[in-house]
Amino acid sequence: MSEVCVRVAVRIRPLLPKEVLHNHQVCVRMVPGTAQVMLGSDRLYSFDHAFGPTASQDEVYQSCVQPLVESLVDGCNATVFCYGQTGSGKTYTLGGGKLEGGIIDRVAQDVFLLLAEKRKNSDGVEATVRVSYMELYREELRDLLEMHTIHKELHIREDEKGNTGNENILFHCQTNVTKCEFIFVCFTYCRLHERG
Ligand SMILES: Nc1ncnc2c1ncn2[C@@H]1O[C@H](COP(=O)(O)OP(=O)(O)OP(=O)(O)O)[C@@H](O)[C@H]1O
Repeated sequence: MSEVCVRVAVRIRPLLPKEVLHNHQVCVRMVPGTAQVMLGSDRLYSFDHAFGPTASQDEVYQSCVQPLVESLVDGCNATVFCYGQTGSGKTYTLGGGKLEGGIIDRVAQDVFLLLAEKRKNSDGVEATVRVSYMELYREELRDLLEMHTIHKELHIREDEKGNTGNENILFHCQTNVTKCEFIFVCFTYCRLHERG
């Protein structure tokens, strides 16, 4: 993966059965062999990665996220960020669908695999993995792992160095040699259909 701070991928989801039923039309297409998408008939947009409706969760993970997990356990900071309008596929890509897990499942699996490898290869490496799962919705922050305090208002704080957070980074991993936070990739989603 090249040395850039932010990489942006676009994922175009397939039409849902109900959209097909209502005769919704596809309005954004991949340009074959490129990381570009065509909106309508003449608007071309370029990304670092582009995934079409048939792309698997594995393909998305391996191209965009797996290399970041590898650098995470080597001590780099990284963030994966999903962006898109409602219904465009953010939850599906992060959390997975009925049949296939998404980015979160795969990251969790790989973090432990890589840490086990690290532990095997370097004597005395201890690793602590902390997970938090936050939802920011309409300016309200919720801790999704704290069912009893789900409605409690949480605050985003800034420290003296200007770092923001509460204790609620998506995935926080700490070893005695490295301290790493999670990942930087933006997924931008385009809704696939327009009313005909
Ligand atoms: N790549 C995909 N392949 C198949 N189905 C998908 C894909 N992406 C999304 N879907 C389906 O599309 C619907 C909407 O997706 P999802 O719930 O992930 O959207 P969202 O962006 O998280 O929406 P919201 O912002 O409203 O929570 C779901 O039924 C999901 O299963």
